[in-house]
Amino acid sequence: MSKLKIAIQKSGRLSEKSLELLKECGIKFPNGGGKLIAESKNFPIEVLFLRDDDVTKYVEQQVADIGIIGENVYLEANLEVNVLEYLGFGGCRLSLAVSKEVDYQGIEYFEGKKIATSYPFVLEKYLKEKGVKASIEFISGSVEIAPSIGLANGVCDIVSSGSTLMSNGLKEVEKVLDSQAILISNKALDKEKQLLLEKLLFRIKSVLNAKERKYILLNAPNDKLEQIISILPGMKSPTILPLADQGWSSLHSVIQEDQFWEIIDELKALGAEGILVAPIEKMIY
Ligand SMILES: Nc1ncnc2c1ncn2[C@@H]1O[C@H](COP(=O)(O)OP(=O)(O)OP(=O)(O)O)[C@@H](O)[C@H]1O
Ligand SMILES: O=P(O)(O)OC[C@H]1O[C@H](OP(=O)(O)OP(=O)(O)O)[C@H](O)[C@@H]1O
Ligand SMILES: [Mg+2]
Repeated sequence: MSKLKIAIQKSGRLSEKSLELLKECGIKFPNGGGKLIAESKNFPIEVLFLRDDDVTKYVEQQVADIGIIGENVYLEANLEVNVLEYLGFGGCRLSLAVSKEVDYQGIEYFEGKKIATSYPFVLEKYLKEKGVKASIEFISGSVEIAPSIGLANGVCDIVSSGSTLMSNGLKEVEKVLDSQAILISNKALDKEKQLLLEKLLFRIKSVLNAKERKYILLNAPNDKLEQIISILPGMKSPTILPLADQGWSSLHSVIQEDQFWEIIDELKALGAEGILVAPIEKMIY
């Protein structure tokens, strides 16, 4: 029987979340033991643990069928693979930064300068779009150190909290791109693997849908139900059950997590009481 091979980062920023996603999809693996390949006990899938730089290449060459990788690394690799899903973790940005002493006025600053980066392809494309000619110094890690050791005038690297830049006396001046973890696949999977992938994707989508949403329960006076329903978009329409108290109902629905705080005051003003908001584990449309 056919088996899907998924490449994920062995150890680093994306490792734990990638494995967690597979677990949330109900896919079980035997406990680690430092192995570089693990086979699931309950889904036809094998995990290859790789350096993140190698994931895109191996998916393109069909050493792995699918992979989880930062969009930044995928764009830099510039290889022919399909992007299937944005996974909602590993959020960061690729930015240009210069010494905090620099009186930075705009992208023209970089004209004729040297920029250190692990992302030469993405950076070159960005500078070309901006009409700036700079020389790019490839460096595979610890990029933020480059200006202080006289290697470059600026850097182009991953930023999240900004604390690495700050502790190296740098400031972020331009955002080149936003990134998050993505699921990629080889472009020529056979039919059997395609079917397995569809099964996995269905599970991943159910997990991601659930993460963005909350289950909400509340009690409301019957004469306000219509107004409350109008500000509570559910999956279809909310479930309404009569309470033992005459004139009151219990209402159940699903809302976007980020909408909750916006509508809570409106719900209260309409007389909603006993509002409960609970996480959803899986959500299937
Ligand atoms: N500070 C951060 N916050 C959130 N996501 C990040 C951060 N830094 C990097 N990432 C994302 O996680 C990916 C992996 O980052 P990590 O630092 O673990 O890579 P690495 O050191 O190149 O790992 P490897 O040893 O596998 O080559 C990055 O390509 C990026 O998409
Ligand atoms: O803005 P911040 O929150 O400080 O994050 C940015 C830093 O995080 C990543 O490195 P990481 O810490 O993963 O170490 P690495 O360079 O060894 O991969 C990235 O390469 C930056 O250096
Ligand atoms: Mg790497």
